Amino acid sequence: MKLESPFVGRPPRDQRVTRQQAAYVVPINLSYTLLLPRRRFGRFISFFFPPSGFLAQTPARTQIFRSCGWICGVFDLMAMAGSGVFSELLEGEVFKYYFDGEWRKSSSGKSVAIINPTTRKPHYKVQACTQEEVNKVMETSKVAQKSWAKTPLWKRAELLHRAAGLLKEHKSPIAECLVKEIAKPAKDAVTEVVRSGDLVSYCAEEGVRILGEGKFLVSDSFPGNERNKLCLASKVPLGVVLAIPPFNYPVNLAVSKIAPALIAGNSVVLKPPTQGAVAALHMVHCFHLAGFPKGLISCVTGKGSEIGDFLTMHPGVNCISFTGGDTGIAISKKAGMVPLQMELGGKDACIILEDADIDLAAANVVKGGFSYSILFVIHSGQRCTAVKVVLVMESVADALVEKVNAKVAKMTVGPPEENCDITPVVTESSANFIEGLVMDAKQKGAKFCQEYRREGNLIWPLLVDHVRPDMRLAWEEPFGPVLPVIRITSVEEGIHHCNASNFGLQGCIFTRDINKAMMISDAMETGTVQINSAPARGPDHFPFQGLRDSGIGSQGITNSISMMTKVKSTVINLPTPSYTMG
Ligand SMILES: NC(=O)C1=CN([C@@H]2O[C@H](COP(=O)(O)OP(=O)(O)OC[C@H]3O[C@@H](n4cnc5c(N)ncnc54)[C@H](OP(=O)(O)O)[C@@H]3O)[C@@H](O)[C@H]2O)C=CC1
Ligand SMILES: O=C(O)[C@H](O)COP(=O)(O)O
Repeated sequence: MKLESPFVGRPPRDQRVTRQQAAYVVPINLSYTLLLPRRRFGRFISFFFPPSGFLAQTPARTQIFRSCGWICGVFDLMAMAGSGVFSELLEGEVFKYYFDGEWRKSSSGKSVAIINPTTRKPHYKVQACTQEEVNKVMETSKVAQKSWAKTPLWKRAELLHRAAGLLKEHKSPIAECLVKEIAKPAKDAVTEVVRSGDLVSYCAEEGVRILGEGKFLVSDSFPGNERNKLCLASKVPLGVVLAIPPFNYPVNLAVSKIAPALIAGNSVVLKPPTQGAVAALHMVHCFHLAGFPKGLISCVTGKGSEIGDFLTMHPGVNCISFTGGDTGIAISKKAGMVPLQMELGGKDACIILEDADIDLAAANVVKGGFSYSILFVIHSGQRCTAVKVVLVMESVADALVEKVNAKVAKMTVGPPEENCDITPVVTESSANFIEGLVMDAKQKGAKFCQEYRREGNLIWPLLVDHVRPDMRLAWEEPFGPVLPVIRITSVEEGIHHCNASNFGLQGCIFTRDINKAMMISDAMETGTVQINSAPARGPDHFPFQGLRDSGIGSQGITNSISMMTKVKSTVINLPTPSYTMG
């Protein structure tokens, strides 16, 4: 099967630039190229013009996208990563960390390199913060939180709305970081930032609504009591929230913790993932520009393996909101007596019944497994909610596999700057891990629907059919563009496989029978079940949670706000019972 790669050969005829299109596209690109001195704007140019610069080899839609990005980018020129409004983040080659309302250099004198997954070369550097710096951050956060808790709710919301606006205004430089740090396709990187702005705004509105209400209880509803006790229950902040997001959504999964924490009156210490740290620092700067009080938000950088334990076990922390892999399980064993919100890995099963709409199922298997869709962020299967195992009834398995293969054949594979469907996975060790799963399946006799192909961190999409439970791929999450298919002979077999997994994040069912779907959904032990669609966290206000090794607690805007508060009761004791209208 021929896979379409922008690295080699010409694109298929229908994707080449026609003379007519070129008449518009080429002059637009050229005119902007000539207008701007290439040395000064080199970094900007490289965002829209990736390494190869192969105009004639690029699909027409990509060239048009580039030209649009190019035109928009011209108006956003002063704000590329580490420049314009973001220039104070950078000193020399190293991005600073954020503490007490200022951008600072670490006294360690050390930095951590961020490797571009596409080039596999260092692209950015961030400070390696010290334990003393973490101690100072915690002290300052505690003080800042006290006065923030006394700030009216509407004012907290106003600042969050301002930060949301700034995030959207500066989406290009933040997206640029995502492209370079985690190889997120350029347009999906922009989507992540815009989605994050929307999340922050929604959170401000939801917070005003749900935190503006409490409960009023009377004592005579409980046996043996008269109505002489009136209870006022309200939600109060927890204190300092430690937020640790993963690499795959360094901005969105950071704000999904920061915004609920802030609206609820908490302060925040953010420890961004190393791959994605620079995008997160830029996002934090938008909160800085919005005018949040000094010390309320801090961002400490460094390797999780070096400062992670010190942060999570710090006595100054009152709540930990973590998203990531098994690290979360280790954290939950070490953390003190503080509320934990843990969103961990998934092995989301997709159960396809005989009566399913096979076209719909195939489209969702591709969209869910490889995240190939205009509605979903495309990220080479690097989503906790990706479809990670297909459990299809034997009688429809051939038809499904054929349709999925036809769609896989049309996927583009290459650099994120080109908006390819499949881009490099985040690190070489991730690629090696994925390869290990693939080789194990091969040795044990699984059928590869495509040839296994890898160049550096770039792995071509691979559907692995006839996977059996003795293969690692049946149980482990590749977090990459490799999707196993297990053929089942009964629905019970599918449910059993799903429930036997260590993970219990999401799952999905394809059937035309809603009654059957409901029964299967009830039987599946996962945090969410999607009926006739691939798993997804969004929309961001939906509850999102995992069972077993997939997590503790529930996310989603409303649940996160509640989780980052504690109920406080004030009881008014009357000398004699008093009954309303009595
Ligand atoms: N359920 C969900 O919502 C989601 C789950 N995931 C899961 O996350 C995994 C991939 O993300 P990935 O970023 O690699 O996950 P990791 O668990 O490796 O890292 C997550 C975060 O934890 C930090 N960290 C590492 N070690 C420690 C430590 N000892 N103490 C505290 N923090 C630490 C990392 O920092 P550093 O980068 O510096 O190491 C990073 O910020 C997959 O398993 C995926 O399923 C991903 C997204 C969403
Ligand atoms: O990190 C992840 O994988 C997300 O939490 C899933 O988000 P999505 O379903 O919106 O991509």
